[in-house]
Amino acid sequence: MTDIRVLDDEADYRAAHALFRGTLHHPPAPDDRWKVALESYLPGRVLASFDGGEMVGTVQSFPSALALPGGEVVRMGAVSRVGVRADRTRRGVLSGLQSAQLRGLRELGDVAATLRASEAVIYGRFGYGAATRGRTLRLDRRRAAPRSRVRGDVRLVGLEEGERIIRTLFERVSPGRPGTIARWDAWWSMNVRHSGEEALRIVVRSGPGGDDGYVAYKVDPGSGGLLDERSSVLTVLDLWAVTPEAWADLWRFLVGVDLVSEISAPLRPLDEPVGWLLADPRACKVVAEDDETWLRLLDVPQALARRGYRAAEPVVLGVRDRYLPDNEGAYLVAPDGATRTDREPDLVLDVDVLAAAFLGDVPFRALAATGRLEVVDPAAVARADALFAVDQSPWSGTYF
Ligand SMILES: CC(=O)SCCNC(=O)CCNC(=O)[C@H](O)C(C)(C)COP(=O)(O)OP(=O)(O)OC[C@H]1O[C@@H](n2cnc3c(N)ncnc32)[C@H](O)[C@@H]1OP(=O)(O)O
Repeated sequence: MTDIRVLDDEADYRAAHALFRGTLHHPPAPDDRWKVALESYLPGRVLASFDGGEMVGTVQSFPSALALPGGEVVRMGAVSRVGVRADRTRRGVLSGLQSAQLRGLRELGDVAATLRASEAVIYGRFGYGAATRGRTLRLDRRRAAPRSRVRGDVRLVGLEEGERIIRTLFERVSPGRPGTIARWDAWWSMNVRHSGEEALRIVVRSGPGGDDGYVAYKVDPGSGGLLDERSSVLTVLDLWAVTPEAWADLWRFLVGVDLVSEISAPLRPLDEPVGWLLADPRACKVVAEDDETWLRLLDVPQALARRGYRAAEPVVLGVRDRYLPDNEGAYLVAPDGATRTDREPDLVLDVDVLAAAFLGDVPFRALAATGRLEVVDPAAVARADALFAVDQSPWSGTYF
């Protein structure tokens, strides 16, 4: 018989951390890494499942916020470190933990939860839908001559100063575009201050109004060392800009870094126009496109009400939610907002399918064409697409 507990002491947190790492086939963290990871274990946010007194599974979350289309920002639980011991999988341990976590986050007041999925088949059943995607760009650096020179000022900064500057800049840009999220203290600590990346470099760009963009990157010199620039790869880890000018300068800077053969930029927004900066746009290839944010709408009435909609005829959505049945029902969605209604639905969908469309990434017509949507009124599909349309591709840009 398994029971689920909220963990609250360091020994249990460390056991949960080791359990999770074991599910990813990593050894437990050594003491110095654990000291850093401990900051990310927050009271009330770490759950574990016990079987006969032994810990067999764990999930946790971080406090965050999510930008919605229309500009509103809602409370969001960033779910992470999900794992079940290899000798206890496929007997409902994760299902129990998910059920407790989803209810717990909703009770905390979170409107949504998001996560990054190790496998695409795990989370749909719990009501998560793939709601944003990212592209991996690969640039042949020597061929990728920019069409113009860097216009503002671009400077390399040390880690300590850099962290301070980029945190401030990040808070100016995110939450901003739909899908962007707020980062929590331990995210910065684990990904910048104590990233373990000796090669981490931070470059800040400034224009007439001061600092307005940054890029964090690392260069792997490759097997031949830096003198063999054929195999050295620069990886873009984090790049944000307040203005289009700052964004363009940061990319111009990157393609000017010497002794680099290739630039790899994983999980960038779908609408980032890097090729247009280059004299030879073919020097920039899209080499992958992956799901990024898995979104779980915990409070559907609030999520739908706080999202912005475009001008179009209204539509009535019928929502099904096995795990959080309070969300079930019909919602009238119109340009001025969304409310519960007694009207018969035009389209009926599970909450994971609604999540896929919610930030504007997946059109309702794609969901209808693939049978993920029950279409009662065929004309409602185009109306829903018009209402849910967005200007910018939804994107988070924060991996956790
Ligand atoms: C946000 C993140 O942290 S992502 C990282 C997720 N963790 C990992 O990938 C680590 C390795 N994997 C694991 O630890 C486990 O396999 C988990 C956590 C993914 C699943 O835990 P389990 O306890 O086995 O899940 P549980 O038994 O509750 O499964 C529920 C259902 O999902 C299905 N399922 C669960 N995991 C998978 C999977 N990886 N592939 C296919 N189906 C799966 C089960 O078959 C079951 O289906 P059913 O209801 O039709 O019987």
